[in-house]
Amino acid sequence: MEKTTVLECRNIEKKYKSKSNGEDLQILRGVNLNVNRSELISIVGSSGSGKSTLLHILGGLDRPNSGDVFWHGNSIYNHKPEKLADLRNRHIGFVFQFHHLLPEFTALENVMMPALIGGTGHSKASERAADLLDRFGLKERLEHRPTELSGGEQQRVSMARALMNNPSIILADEPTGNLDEKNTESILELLFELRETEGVSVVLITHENDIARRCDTVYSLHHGVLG
Ligand SMILES: Nc1ncnc2c1ncn2[C@@H]1O[C@H](COP(=O)(O)OP(=O)(O)OP(=O)(O)O)[C@@H](O)[C@H]1O
Repeated sequence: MEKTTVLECRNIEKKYKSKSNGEDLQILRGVNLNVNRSELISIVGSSGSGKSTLLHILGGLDRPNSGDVFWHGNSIYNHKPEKLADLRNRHIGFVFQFHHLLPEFTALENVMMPALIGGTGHSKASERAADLLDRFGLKERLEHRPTELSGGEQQRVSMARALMNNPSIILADEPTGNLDEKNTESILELLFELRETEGVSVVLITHENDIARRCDTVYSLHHGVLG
């Protein structure tokens, strides 16, 4: 089958100013990456090597100093901020190690949020959110707030939220970093299943080589370059 490139980055450079002496810290030095439809990619690298920075740039959350990111061939950083926010909300699902659920909302409301922001009506959003939570084994937890959920449950809610708008790609930053083996396995199985059933692409940052090896392609970020 022909490969369709969903997301692509070219010659990404990223520097931060050192907080201590004001000098430039060069984090990414010309990173190139192609993410194809249904592809599972993992990125490994030592702490501080720039993995999260790269993921944020890929997802339109942080602008590179130079280089470009293309969504189906169109440069995302050329978009106006509202169009970029809309692209993120519709097509990209983010999952982080710390789930970033909104504490004052229930599991159901947290999952509904991206659809409501995208203009979906309340009852349709509620129905889909409940379906997703049911699929993730959380049928009995719809009305629980994040503090009333275990770590693994919170992460599954966060996955459901990431999937709410049927994204084409999931960008996951150590999504199993603080989970036990059983919960880690269930999150990974969900990610792998989505690729099979919905052709979703996944870029997964992980510290664990065992997890990385289960992906189609493994990249290592070292001295600002992806190899
Ligand atoms: N806003 C910022 N200002 C200055 N320096 C930053 C900023 N964000 C990140 N950095 C620095 O950039 C480097 C890369 O950070 P990043 O979070 O991308 O690394 P990482 O590979 O994801 O690390 P870890 O595996 O520990 O999560 C780090 O040295 C960090 O201190």
